Amino acid sequence: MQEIQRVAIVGAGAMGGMYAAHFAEAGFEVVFVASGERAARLRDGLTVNGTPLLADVVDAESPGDATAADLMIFAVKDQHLNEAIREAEVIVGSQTIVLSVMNGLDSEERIAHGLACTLDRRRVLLCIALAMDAEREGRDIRFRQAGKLVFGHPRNDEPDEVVTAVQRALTRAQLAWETPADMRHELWWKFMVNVGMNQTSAVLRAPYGALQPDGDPRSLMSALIDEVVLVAAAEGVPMTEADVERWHRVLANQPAEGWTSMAQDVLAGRPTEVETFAGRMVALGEKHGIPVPYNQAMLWILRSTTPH
Ligand SMILES: NC(=O)C1=CN([C@@H]2O[C@H](COP(=O)(O)OP(=O)(O)OC[C@H]3O[C@@H](n4cnc5c(N)ncnc54)[C@H](OP(=O)(O)O)[C@@H]3O)[C@@H](O)[C@H]2O)C=CC1
Ligand SMILES: CC(C)(CO)C(=O)C(=O)O
Repeated sequence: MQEIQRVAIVGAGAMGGMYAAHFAEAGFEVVFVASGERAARLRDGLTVNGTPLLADVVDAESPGDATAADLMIFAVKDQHLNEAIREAEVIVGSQTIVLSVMNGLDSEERIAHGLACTLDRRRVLLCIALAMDAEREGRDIRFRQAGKLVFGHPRNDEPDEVVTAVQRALTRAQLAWETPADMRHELWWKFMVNVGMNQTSAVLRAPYGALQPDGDPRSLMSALIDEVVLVAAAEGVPMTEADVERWHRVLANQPAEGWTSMAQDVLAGRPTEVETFAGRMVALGEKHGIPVPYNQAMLWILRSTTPH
């Protein structure tokens, strides 16, 4: 049985920092991968919930003899993924297991394709990260709840060594996890959540609390979610009322004063993942002849009001 000990993370932001702190605290060897000026900045360190985080940094432009990671976690924004895959190459070996905690439908596919020369496809697991409220401001990362990682192969029907190794590592790092049977459904479920929640919070510049009670913000979120339900059905992934209810239960337990990753980007004047959410929805709507006017509006508004 493979034992995970060396954990590499590309993307030392809100999510990457939160996971790095868990693994470091549990005695794993943690290393950040970046390049050039970003790597140099990272060597100055981060704080996570006020505690300094000590992790090695591998500069992908001068990696030296960096040994391969047992587990590689991708935690960049979607628009930085291609660059991150190139950087990760310096620390991925044939036995590395990969998780992407990124939002969107296809980061795993892109990573598996990008690392195909080194890595068997089955070592890139599907993953969604759920119910955390990780935030960052400069070098300071904060979270109130670490949520859960839901991961595995597209069908998790059989016991599997790669999945078991990750389960054991997450348990040791005190991170909650789940390995459900149907991961494709989970990816679409999370996409539905992000299209509704992230985009509404971003255009309204609103924290979770604004979408918890009935009212206009929640109605906008629901209208965006309804469009995903239609498109998902056309893609062969049925989303039911129970799926929507499941999100409502998660949302009810999010800290009212917490912010989605996309709202944080808007407030910080950074580019957003709108192409990953509304952009993808508009493309899928066109493909299936399904009108998605709320997502089209999100695309126009966020493209017009945020840098890209
Ligand atoms: N925050 C949350 O609660 C959640 C976020 N997610 C998803 O997780 C992913 C990461 O989100 P989040 O952590 O919030 O994002 P952040 O913007 O906080 O962090 C992204 C980090 O990636 C770094 N980065 C960008 N390009 C590279 C590169 N080429 N090499 C190395 N590092 C790079 C950035 O560095 P720099 O600042 O120097 O540009 C930044 O530190 C996104 O897909 C998001 O949607 C999913 C669930 C919850
Ligand atoms: C679901 C949510 C809103 C937090 O878990 C998220 O994925 C994000 O902030 O990007």
